[in-house]
Formats: sequence, structure tokens, C-alpha cells
Amino acid sequence: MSKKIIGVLEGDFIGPEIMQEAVKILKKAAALYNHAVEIVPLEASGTAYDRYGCHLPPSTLALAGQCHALLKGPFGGPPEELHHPKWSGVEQGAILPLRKHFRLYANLRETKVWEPLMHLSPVKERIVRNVDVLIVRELTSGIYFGEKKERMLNNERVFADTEAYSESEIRRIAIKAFELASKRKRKVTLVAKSNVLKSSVLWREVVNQVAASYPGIENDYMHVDHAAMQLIMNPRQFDVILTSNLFGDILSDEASVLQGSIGLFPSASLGDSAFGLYEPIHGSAPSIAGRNIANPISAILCIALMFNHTFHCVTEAARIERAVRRTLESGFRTRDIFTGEDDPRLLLGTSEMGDRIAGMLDRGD
Ligand SMILES: NC(=O)c1ccc[n+]([C@@H]2O[C@H](COP(=O)([O-])OP(=O)(O)OC[C@H]3O[C@@H](n4cnc5c(N)ncnc54)[C@H](O)[C@@H]3O)[C@@H](O)[C@H]2O)c1
Ligand SMILES: CC(C)[C@H](C(=O)O)[C@@H](O)C(=O)O
Ligand SMILES: [Mg+2]
Repeated sequence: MSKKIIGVLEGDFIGPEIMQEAVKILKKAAALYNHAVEIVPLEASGTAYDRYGCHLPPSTLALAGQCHALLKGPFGGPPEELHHPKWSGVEQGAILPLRKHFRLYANLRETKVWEPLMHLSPVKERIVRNVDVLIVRELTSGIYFGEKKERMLNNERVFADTEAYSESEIRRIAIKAFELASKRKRKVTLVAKSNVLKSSVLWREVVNQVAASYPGIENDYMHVDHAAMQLIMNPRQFDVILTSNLFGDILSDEASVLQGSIGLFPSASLGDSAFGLYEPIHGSAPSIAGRNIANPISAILCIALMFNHTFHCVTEAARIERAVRRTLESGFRTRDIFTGEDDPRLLLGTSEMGDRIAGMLDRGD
């Protein structure tokens, strides 16, 4: 691939602040390894609504389709403003269609505990040390996309969402999970609710069929309520967790707690080609926006994932991860990962943290 074309959707509230730092790292890493990069700004969510009255204009989708990868900031408004015209429907009108349009059915959310931040975890160090769990979340089906109904029953409104999965939807994400596990600790745990949900019974059947083609990979099953507990009590037992859209959403926020801040977690959304959408797992954090205090590491690590999964540049990806680790080892902190024991002179704003990591990138090995 000659020039790498990356579409950037800045997002709302802290979105532009952290995306700016991610782009800084992207440009720096590209320059270090002589990659030609073109950044294409794409309008979506709040800014698109102000200009076009919709959250995902067709022109954005068309331009996005010409990119090799998309870097996305969080979309959305304050959760308490559910019916605000600018924010209501961002999720259904922009986030979900973006994932569906590009058939990005595999969402990878990895929880690693960074050694210098171990003390931040509300869970004991002996439990979180060396945790490395990859949640493989199905992203384009399930209850997010199933039929929605509204009706009146006994004089009151009843709203319904449907959890529906086809065999092929389960099979393709299961194959992704087993392939990923084959390069890790070779274990896949399916998390579902087959004691209650019919769709979960299908997940178990199809995953067992897929598992038969991967004899070298351990395959087990856990009900989601039990898994939520085990993720905190004994997270090291997991390697790859394979799960549905909604369960993966919930479990990935829960897993981020093991590390102490959600501001550290990137994600990759992939389909059958190298094209990928890279975004933090967290939201737009309206209450801390505009103050240069958000943690940009989630967004910066999206660049490492992009180099890995879309461009297959593992050296560049490793170098970015190393720069983040060294910055944390040197004691630099944003407010979400700062405690009374840290040196107040090393407390950085969003853009200063980006600068530090960019500086560490220069150090190479
Ligand atoms: N993929 C996405 O675009 C995406 C993901 C999640 C939530 N959202 C949207 O974001 C909006 C806000 O959601 P929410 O309040 O439920 O969750 P949130 O993730 O925005 O915030 C949860 C908590 O984490 C903190 N936080 C989040 N990111 C941080 C960072 N980088 N640095 C420091 N602290 C950080 C926030 O300050 C808050 O205390 C909603 O509209 C929601 O739908 C979008
Ligand atoms: C905002 C919402 C639609 C989204 C999801 O549920 O997928 C978010 O929570 C996430 O984790 O990316
Ligand atoms: Mg979520």
C-alpha cells in the first residue's frame, strides 16, 4: 500500500481533544517509518447535526469508504439529555450504522493491566497482575439491531427489543475469536445466557462446531452473570472471551475497571478485509470536556491497533505501545490516573500527555 488514507471522525465533547493527540502520534509514527499518510476529516455526530440536521450524512459514508481505516472519537451527548434533539438518536443514527455499513462485525477490546498503574485497580494487585483478556464482541447484530416494537397493553406502553442471531453471524465471529486465540494463550470462553435465552443456545451449538476445527484451542463456556463475577475475582483464567453485542459492551466496561480508568482502552472493529474502525471504548465524557484533562491514551492506542490490524505494521504498533508504557513508567499522569502518591509535577493535561508520548516515540528501542 503506498499512501495510507485515514478518515478521522472527531466525535463530541472530549472527542476532538483526544483525537488531536492520536493524530499527533499517527503523524509522528508515520514520519519515523516513512509512511505517507493522508488524514481525511469526516463530519459526523454533533457537528454534522448542526450543519446537515443528521448525525451521519451520506457524504461522510461515501468518503469513509475511500479510506483504508477510520479513527473515531466518541459520539454522544450527556446521558441525562436523552431527549435533546441534537443528541437523541446519535447512537442509532450514527454509531451503529457506521459499524453496520462497513460490516465491522468483530469488535476487539483487550484489557491489559499496565504495571506502573497496578495500584489504581480497585482489585487486589495479586489478582490483576499479568491480566490479559481479549473480549471479542459481536458488533453488527443481536439486540442492538433486532426488531423493535411498541404497543399498548392494558392501557400502558410496552416497548420491546429483540435479541436475534443467525448461525452465520455467530460462525464468522467465532472463527475470528479462535484465530485470535491461536496467537495468544489458546483459550476461548464463550459467554452467553443459554439457561434462559434461545439465541444463546444457538451460540453454544455453533461455537462448538467451530471449536471442532481448532483442536489445539481450549474451549469453555460460562453464563454471563457468572462471567461478570469471575472477571473481577479471577480475571487471569480468561484469554479470549467470545460474546454477543450487548454482553460484550457491558463486560468490556467492567473489565476496564481492573486497570483503574476507562480512559486507557482502545478498540478495533473489523470485518473480512483489512479495513478497520478504531475508537476508544469510552464515551464523550461531557462533564470533563473542554478542560484539557481527558486521558488521550485510549485514542493513542487506537493508532497502535490500526498499525497492527489494518496496515500489518507490528513494529510501529509495538513502538507506540512502548512509548505509552515508558511515559507511564516515568510517572506522567493525567487526572483520571493520578493519586495522592503521585508527583504533582508529573500531572499532565491531555495535550501535554500527547506531547510526552510523542517525545518517547523518538527513543525507539
Ligand atoms: N463508541 C462511542 O462513540 C461511545 C461509547 C460509549 C459511550 N458513548 C456516548 O458517550 C456519552 C457519555 O457516556 P457515559 O457518560 O455513559 O460514559 P463515558 O465513558 O463518557 O464516561 C464514563 C466516566 O468515565 C470518564 N471518562 C471517560 N473517558 C475518559 C477519558 N478519556 N479520560 C478520563 N476520564 C474519562 C468520564 O469522565 C465519566 O466519569 C453518551 O452519549 C454515550 O452514548 C459513545
Ligand atoms: C454508545 C453505544 C452505542 C456504544 C455501544 O453500546 O456499542 C458504546 O457503549 C460502546 O461501547 O462503544
Ligand atoms: Mg459501551
